Amino acid sequence: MEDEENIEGELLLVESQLHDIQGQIKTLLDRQEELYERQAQLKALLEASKLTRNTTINTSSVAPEDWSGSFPWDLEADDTRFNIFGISSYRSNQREIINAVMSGRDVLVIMAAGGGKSLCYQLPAVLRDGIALVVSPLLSLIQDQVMGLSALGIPAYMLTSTTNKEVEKFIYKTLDKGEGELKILYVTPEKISKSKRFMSKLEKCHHAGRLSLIAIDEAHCCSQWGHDFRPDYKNLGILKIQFPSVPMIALTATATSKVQMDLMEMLHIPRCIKFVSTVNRPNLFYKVSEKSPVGKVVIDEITKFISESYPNNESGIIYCFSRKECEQVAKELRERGISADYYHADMDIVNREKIHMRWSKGKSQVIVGTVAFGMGINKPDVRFVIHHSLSKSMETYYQESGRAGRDGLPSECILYYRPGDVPRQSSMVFYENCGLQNLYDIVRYCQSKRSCRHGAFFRHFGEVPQDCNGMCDNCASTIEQKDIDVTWGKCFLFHDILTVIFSTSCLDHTKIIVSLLHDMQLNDQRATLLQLVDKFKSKWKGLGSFNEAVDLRKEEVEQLIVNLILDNVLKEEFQHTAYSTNAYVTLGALWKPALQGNRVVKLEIAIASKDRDVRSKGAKRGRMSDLEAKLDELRRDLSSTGSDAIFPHAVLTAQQISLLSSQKPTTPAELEKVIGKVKTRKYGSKIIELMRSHDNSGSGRGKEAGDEHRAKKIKTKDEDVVCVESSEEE
Ligand SMILES: Nc1ncnc2c1ncn2[C@@H]1O[C@H](COP(=O)(O)OP(=O)(O)OP(=O)(O)O)[C@@H](O)[C@H]1O
Repeated sequence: MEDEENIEGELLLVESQLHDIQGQIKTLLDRQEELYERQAQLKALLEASKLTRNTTINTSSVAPEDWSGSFPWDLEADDTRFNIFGISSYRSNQREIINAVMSGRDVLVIMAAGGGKSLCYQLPAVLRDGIALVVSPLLSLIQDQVMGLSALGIPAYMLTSTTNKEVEKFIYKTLDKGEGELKILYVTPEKISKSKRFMSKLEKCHHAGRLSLIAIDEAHCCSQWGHDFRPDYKNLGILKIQFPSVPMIALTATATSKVQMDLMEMLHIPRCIKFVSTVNRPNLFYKVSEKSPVGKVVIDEITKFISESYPNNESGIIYCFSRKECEQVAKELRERGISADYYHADMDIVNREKIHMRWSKGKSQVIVGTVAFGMGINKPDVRFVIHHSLSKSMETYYQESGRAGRDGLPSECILYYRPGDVPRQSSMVFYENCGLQNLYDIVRYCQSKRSCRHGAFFRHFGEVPQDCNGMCDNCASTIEQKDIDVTWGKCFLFHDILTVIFSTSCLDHTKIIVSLLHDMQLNDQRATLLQLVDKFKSKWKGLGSFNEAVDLRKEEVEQLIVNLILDNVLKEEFQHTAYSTNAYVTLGALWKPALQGNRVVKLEIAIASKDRDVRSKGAKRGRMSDLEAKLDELRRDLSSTGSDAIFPHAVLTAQQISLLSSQKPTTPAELEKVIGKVKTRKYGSKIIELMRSHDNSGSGRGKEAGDEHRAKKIKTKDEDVVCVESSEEE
């Protein structure tokens, strides 16, 4: 009996040890798999690096980094830029990037939205022998690019799920045998990772020395630290491994240094030349508007803004949080006389395309969209981007707002913010990688009533801040702001003019909020942001004897609670239900010091919100001059049929309109000098006819109202206004 017990005891021990060992084996096998994967990656990386080093690069005539020097292709490049792309001069970094690509180097380009990234790979694609492969994430983006290039007479095609059989056959034959005329081929990343047929044809094309370059557009999608990670982008590293001698150019508008490192590793371009342009968009006026909790009030304000500031149907975008909200906002704007359409992912592709086209051609003024109205919106003359709700990160906001003013003319970006919108977003993003951290960054941006908005972008993207010259509400605002130290109950006026210290008997708001939550937690209760505000207000009221001056409005209490979340005094917690995810506010890591009064929590409050109705005067001056408006009308006329109707901006670019209106050519020779070869004689004579009639009308050579916007900086009586010439960045 005793023996049996001993045996059973030992058996248990052995079984438990076996169980342990199995666990260890599993851990070791997992680790082994990880190491194998890493080993393969490192080998590929090493090989790619060696091959890149051995590639014959003809840079002997210049120092390796002197990409602005002279190169054998200079003349041809200038001719192509001017006569094919209709671009009179390069913008910052474009020439250098083109030279690096033409020299056969791998290149990473970080350039602000609208900075002119496309030219950096399209021009070398035209100049180099063979076919350039462009990987781009979105069908709509690809369609726009292909149509734009075709309108310029460049043989560009796309190979996607929408490509018809005949075109597909043509493309495959051209890749295979080099027979057809094809310079730029656009594909989605799925084509690379999923189509063996395509990859084998590409292989053949490369083998025959006909693959001229590889461009990866929106390259931030490679990195899971970026704001738009696409799993299929992860597989693009294969391109450098299979075609190591073909120059690769990766382009994006936004990439923090972490994202840059990540995507260089993923694409296997460790020795690439990096061109990082400033994120600065000096022509954009940034503003955060206090958002009323009453939906109709917000719509009234937006309607007033659009109809007063942009009465001539100037284009704009309004971003909303949800599909339902999009439809509602568009409907209410239409009821108030604004021509607005909605756009979201729930609509079928044909409908979406129709709406996009209507707006692109200026037939509707506003698109009310969700994030689905995203990459690939390259209308240059968007004059305003309004965020009806908070974005989910600084990167997303920078990208979305950056769709304004891509033509370089003054434009406005307004974000309607109320702290009550934070839980709506946080309950959506909390499960994403760094989702909450990213959201809290944009919330900090919104809560600030003092810091320069442009400065926030500079800091976020690791750039040294520059003065925004009054191009944001906080820098343009001249109002005084009071500072309430809600921990200590002090109040003083900003700008060091006057400091008022309130009665120290005044209880501090932070302590009340923290102790309320502490009590609730002890009783196993929870509160949402709005419930906590109500509890605070009733507690405050119950205490009775407070100084009126530090009594906070409901919105200010919300703002304070959000500040406490940002400061880790409180935190958000999430709970899933069958239908939604609820966000609750609970005690954060630093609640104790806050309760003991050892943490100063500041709240920024504007004295009078109506005084904060600062506007960008630059944006108003950015409207078109008389002549520009006529040329724009002509653009619409010229592009009213055929393929030009689909891509009207290729017919007469904003840049060309700007050049025409400043240089006013009146003969065919003058015209060609200013904007290069025009598409057909019919186009040329129409433009000349218009220029002559404008000239004769007397308004031609004189000073136009719109000439004002060409002044780089105009000092007015009350404020500095920066007005950017459309060719400013050239
Ligand atoms: N050197 C230049 N001079 C004048 N206009 C230019 C120049 N380069 C590009 N553009 C114009 O600027 C506009 C924006 O260019 P592009 O579409 O390449 O921007 P992008 O950097 O790709 O922006 P996004 O990141 O928003 O897609 C286009 O209308 C383009 O024709």
